[in-house]
Amino acid sequence: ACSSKYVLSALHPMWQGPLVAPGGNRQSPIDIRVRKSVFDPHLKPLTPDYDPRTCSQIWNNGYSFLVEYDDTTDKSTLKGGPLEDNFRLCQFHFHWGESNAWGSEHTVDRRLFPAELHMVHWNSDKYSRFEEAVMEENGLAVIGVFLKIGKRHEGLQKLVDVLPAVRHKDSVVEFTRFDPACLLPSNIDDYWTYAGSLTTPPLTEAVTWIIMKQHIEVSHDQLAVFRSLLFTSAEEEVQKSMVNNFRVQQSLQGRTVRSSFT
Ligand SMILES: COCCCN1C=C(N)c2cc(S(N)(=O)=O)sc2S1(=O)=O
Ligand SMILES: [Zn+2]
Repeated sequence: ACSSKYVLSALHPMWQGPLVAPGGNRQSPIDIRVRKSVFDPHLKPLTPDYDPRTCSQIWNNGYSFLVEYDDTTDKSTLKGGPLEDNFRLCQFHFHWGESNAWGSEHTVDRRLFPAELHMVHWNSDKYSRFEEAVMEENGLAVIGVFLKIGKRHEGLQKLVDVLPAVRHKDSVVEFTRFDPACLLPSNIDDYWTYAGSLTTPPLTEAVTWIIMKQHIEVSHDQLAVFRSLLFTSAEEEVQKSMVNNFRVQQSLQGRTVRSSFT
């Protein structure tokens, strides 16, 4: 699986700082300037093909909660779009704010969303394990989906109901038969894509980002349950609410953001 117990917690000063990885010139997240993005007619439709039976567990790693997938075979894959190779789904997680006014990592013409979903995949054509791919240029592909407050998301509710069981950092529970495709917007043909990095340590510049133009809706109450999670483990005397777990935005440094739509 792709989660690493060694990821620094969101409270670690390193993570919160406006840190740019040493020599980093393709860091994430960024603001997507719509009028500066370049339409690329060669971008293909994205073809996610997920098997809900590969869903294995959910855990609180101290910066978000991760829903992990068994990535030992090519059962849940992502191809197409800007990707040349086959990528395997290993986990998805979210970033959110303490209020609905902010929370997303990426922005669109400076517009903030209350939360952002990241679906993390690694290049199984080029690498044999996630830990290898995460250190390599274009070893990872992450789909980003913006969340807006609106009607209740029925598919998300199964996940929301189990969150109290992973309230504290390092807690984990079995979580099975969840189809991550239910979290994708109806239109996945319209997206922006650019070369970037992980937004949490180790901040490696290994990510082909694919940011969906269409958002999904979740209810106010569903997002409130995200905010009931804690950054801190059960032993710590001071409990800290898991909110504002997003990184500061990074400069584009000459990169081009391509769009799959005009
Ligand atoms: C050796 O293991 C390295 C860490 C593994 N991961 C931990 C993250 N913090 C992380 C953040 C990600 S994000 N916010 O850029 O999508 S993807 C991802 S991850 O690649 O799944
Ligand atoms: Zn993320």
